Amino acid sequence: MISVTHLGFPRIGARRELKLALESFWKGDTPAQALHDTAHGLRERHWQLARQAGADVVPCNDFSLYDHVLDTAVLFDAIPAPYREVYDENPLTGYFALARGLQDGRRDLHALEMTKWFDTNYHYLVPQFERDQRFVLRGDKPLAELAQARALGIRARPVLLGPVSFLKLGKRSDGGDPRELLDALLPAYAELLGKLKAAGAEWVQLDEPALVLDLDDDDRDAYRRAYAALAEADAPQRLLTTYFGGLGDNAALAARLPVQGLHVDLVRAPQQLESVLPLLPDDRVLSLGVVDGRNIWRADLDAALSLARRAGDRAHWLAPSCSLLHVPTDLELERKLPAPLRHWMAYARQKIEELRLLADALTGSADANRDLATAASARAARLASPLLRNAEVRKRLAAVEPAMTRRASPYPQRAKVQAQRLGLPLFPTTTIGSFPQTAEVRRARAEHKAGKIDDAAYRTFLENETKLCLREQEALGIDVLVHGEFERNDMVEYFGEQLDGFAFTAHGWVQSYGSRCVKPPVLFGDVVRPQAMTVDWTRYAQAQTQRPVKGMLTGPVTILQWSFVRDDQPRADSCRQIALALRQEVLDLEAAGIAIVQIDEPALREGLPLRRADWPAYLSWAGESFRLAASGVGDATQIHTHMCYAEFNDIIEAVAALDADVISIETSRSRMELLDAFVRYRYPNGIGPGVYDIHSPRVPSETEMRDLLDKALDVLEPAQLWVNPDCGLKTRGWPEVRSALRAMVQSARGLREQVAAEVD
Ligand SMILES: CN1c2c(nc(N)[nH]c2=O)NC[C@@H]1CNc1ccc(C(=O)N[C@@H](CCC(=O)N[C@@H](CCC(=O)N[C@@H](CCC(=O)O)C(=O)O)C(=O)O)C(=O)O)cc1
Ligand SMILES: N[C@@H](CCS)C(=O)O
Ligand SMILES: [Zn+2]
Repeated sequence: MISVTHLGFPRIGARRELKLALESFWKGDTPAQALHDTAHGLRERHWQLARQAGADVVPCNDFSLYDHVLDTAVLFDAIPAPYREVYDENPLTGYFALARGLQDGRRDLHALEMTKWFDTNYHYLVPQFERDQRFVLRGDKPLAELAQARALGIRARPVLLGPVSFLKLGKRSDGGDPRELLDALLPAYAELLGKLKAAGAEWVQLDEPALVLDLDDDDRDAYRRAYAALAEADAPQRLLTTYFGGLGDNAALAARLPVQGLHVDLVRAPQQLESVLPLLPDDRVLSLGVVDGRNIWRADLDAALSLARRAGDRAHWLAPSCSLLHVPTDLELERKLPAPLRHWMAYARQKIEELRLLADALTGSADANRDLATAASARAARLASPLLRNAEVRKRLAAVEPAMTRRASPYPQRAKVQAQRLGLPLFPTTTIGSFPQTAEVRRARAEHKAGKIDDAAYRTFLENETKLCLREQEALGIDVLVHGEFERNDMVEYFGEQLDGFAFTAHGWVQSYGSRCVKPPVLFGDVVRPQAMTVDWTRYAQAQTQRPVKGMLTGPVTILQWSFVRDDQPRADSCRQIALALRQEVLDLEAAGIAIVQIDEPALREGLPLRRADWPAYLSWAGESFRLAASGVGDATQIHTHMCYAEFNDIIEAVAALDADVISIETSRSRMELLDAFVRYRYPNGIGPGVYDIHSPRVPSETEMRDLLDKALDVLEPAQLWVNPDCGLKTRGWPEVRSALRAMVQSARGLREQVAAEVD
């Protein structure tokens, strides 16, 4: 009989309990035990919730205090040398030092590099290996979570990041290939599997999302060797999970690895069932990922049912396509969503209920079949709803001409006009947009939302924050100012709230990294900008200062990528609609006298399809959308863009084709490594390679930033170089921001003086 399971539950808590516990612990307000108690309670609650929703078996070790990739690294003792002492002294302090850096007077440790988890908005910490890395089973987290579940009488399946994906997600400090470490790693995995079996695990889930990527011969060889070695271990039955896409040309490889079960993503790649079924050896069962773990729409249960029927006896589990980490916890909490939308949606808990329904329908339950019909009609109602379409938008989009996606003049010509207009010094200093979203700012917003303070009082509060922020920037000597984004809850949600076609939620929290969460807006219909969204605030800020203030927008690709988007039309069409709305905003900013407009596209890279063959089409519509938003302005208006957490080597042409006058990029955690692509490409426009890591509370020194600037200047023309942090400062506190920016401005001044002296 088919069972219901899932591959991982959101960890943060429906009311972000983990976030609150973490931040309170980091501040020193609560002891470690309080954090462990919250974690313990959340795990139990999530298992119970999934069980009540209808899961027969639930995973364990899907929980993490910060990140599951970091958990895997410390589990196998892949702790880089500088962190060893602190980890040995106190594993929890060591764990958070790896995640967030540590400056305690005695030690000054950077955080590990952080990057995107495949094509999601979740960030993982990049494991850092040595050339002669040794792995031992150091931790017992999977065993402890299994024991916790078993003590509650819950059948749990421990989840481990599979060895090949784990190595492929890491980096070696000598630049070598982490896959060479496989033989050193496998005994530690085998030992753990043995212990899990001894502790009563019937199955273990080995996540190998890398199996949906383009693999080379060495990868394939690594997979064969790894799973052959694990097959030798005295292990529980192994469920190999693949997700975020189809196996494609890796189908035969995955199907024949010596495991007992294979999970396939049948939401992103429903057609792969046909190719996988004939490849499966007789003794292999399938887990069918038939409910979307990446979006919030109710599933197409009829289609899911057909897939399950087609899989026949091979179908052992019904599951979401991937871990539910990427969706919010429980739609029950969403009391204020407009009624039709609420009926159209499903969060983690509801997705498990959908799977239960499917499993029951497969056994012929009459109740289930009736509920199935209700679910199908809710889905059909969404697809047929007039709320989804706006004829005017469609007409305007059809009238877009290619010339609207190109700036009128080439960059060198624009640069001259802009230099004359702006009169900036060499190495202009700026920031990326947001300034600290202090407890006070968030409280004021919460009170305004709750009706405790009126519009006028909220406006006055924000004006004051903005004014103070501008004064701070002036005092620090920054050249191009920002208004600070105090009016924004989030750089995407804020725009979603102002555009028709989007809905926003109250409890749709999804973990982005560590304790940081986002509430992706829900794009359900055609996009219309009923009125200007940022012009008032930007005009207000510009009126407070003689220095240029950048207008600050989130780009179309990023708004698309960080929203839950409609699935009834191609993403490209939705993106163009957003771009058209933003184009109007850019023009309104220009008309209000704003000389610089930054259009952030931090998610451009993350949106890349996982298979290279799909890249050109994506890069074409994504780039075109950005340019549609940006290109309406005259030569004298300077367009900036900003990207963080991205490798640029393989998309540099597409980045260059955006033709932004200035791009700021995250480079400090990789010590300017990410600049290489721009150098190789001879990127001609302005670049601000981030000189300090804003995701860590650590304050960098002037020398450190100067060192990075010198590195940048080794390879860039002086006229190209801008000086800025890696990303926005919203997560930081004012004291650290002041110190860091003071040092940043000093480092730029020092560089200016040196260049001036050299010219003399
Ligand atoms: C740049 N990044 C972003 C990504 N994705 C986005 N959608 N947005 C991004 O900015 N992806 C890549 C990176 C990831 N980085 C971050 C950085 C910081 C955060 C973050 O700080 N998130 C906040 C939540 C932001 C938010 O929506 N805030 C709201 C609600 C605030 C709140 O919690 N209010 C309380 C009441 C407060 C009080 O009474 O004092 C409540 O509602 O209970 C707001 O400001 O209004 C976070 O706290 O995690 C995310 C990603
Ligand atoms: N303007 C945004 C970009 C973040 S990627 C900010 O400064 O927070
Ligand atoms: Zn950023």
